[in-house]
Amino acid sequence: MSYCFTFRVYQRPFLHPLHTHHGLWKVREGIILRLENSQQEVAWGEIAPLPDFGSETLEDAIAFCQSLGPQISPTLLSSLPDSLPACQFAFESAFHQFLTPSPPLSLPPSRFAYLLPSGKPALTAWYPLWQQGGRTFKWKIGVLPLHQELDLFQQLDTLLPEGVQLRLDANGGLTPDQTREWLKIGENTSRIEFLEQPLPPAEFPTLCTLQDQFKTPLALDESVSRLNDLKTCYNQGWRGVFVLKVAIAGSPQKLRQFCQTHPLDLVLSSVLETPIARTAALHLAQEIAPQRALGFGTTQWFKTVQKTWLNDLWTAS
Ligand SMILES: O=C(O)CCC(=O)c1ccccc1C(=O)O
Ligand SMILES: [Mg+2]
Repeated sequence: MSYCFTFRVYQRPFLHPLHTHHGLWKVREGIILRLENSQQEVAWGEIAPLPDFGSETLEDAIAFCQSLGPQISPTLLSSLPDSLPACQFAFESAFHQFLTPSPPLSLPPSRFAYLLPSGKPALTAWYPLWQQGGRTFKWKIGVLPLHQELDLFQQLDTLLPEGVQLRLDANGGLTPDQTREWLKIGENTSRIEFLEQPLPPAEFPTLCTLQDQFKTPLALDESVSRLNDLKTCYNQGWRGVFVLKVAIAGSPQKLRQFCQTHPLDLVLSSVLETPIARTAALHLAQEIAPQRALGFGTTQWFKTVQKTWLNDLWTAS
């Protein structure tokens, strides 16, 4: 079976830049794939790379798409190297649409964790999201000096209604001592759902030690960006939270299999993709049905797409 293949590169600016320990991020760039079969049925895929997390770069992905001819077949999937995990996700989820009709998505706002702006703007940004039903929020730390962030956390903690939970994501930007400061706060409150990647992946042994010493769970994110890294951490005994960024994790089928056969404490998470990869990822999330809120409360970071955006993208070039 052969499919007509075209692709387009997109740029999508954030409404406000996203400030993390990795730096300031202003524009999401990626690739939309379009497949068409002989019955003129169309399926879409999205490559949304995140090289800071060890995925291929946008340039690698463009080069790969350019290396393919105008006709492709699903046999391509078995030859896609593990060095192109965002491409594996995009092509496999596009081909999958021809095989399996997806059930409608039904995920209420309480199933999502909403990504707050870093620093002080978080103090007001949570409120409209809470009014819409959000009960879990994520706040970046390791961005401002520690004492400022501890102070802002105390203010946020006073403002948030009871039962609302906060995920603190340091993107590997803390020292072990700073991590202990945050974990000490967690000993006396149930506000913190988990502390995400406080230390860089190379400090895995220290993360394991800290996990055993404090009540607040630790979550790995950068450490487990590809499914194989997740398997390695699991086999080395990690039983804390795993944050998995679906769109850069490689083959969705392999992910499905691993999740169904291992009792992971899992959070599926966004890479700030467009509705194409988001829809594919949320279908997978609905199937895997992890207990914890989905890290996909991110649409407020962009203008909503126009109904005609895919058409516009194809006719623009
Ligand atoms: O996981 C979430 O809840 C939101 C997504 C998110 O935080 C994120 C989005 C893009 C790149 C990195 C990260 C991250 O978790 O570090
Ligand atoms: Mg993270």
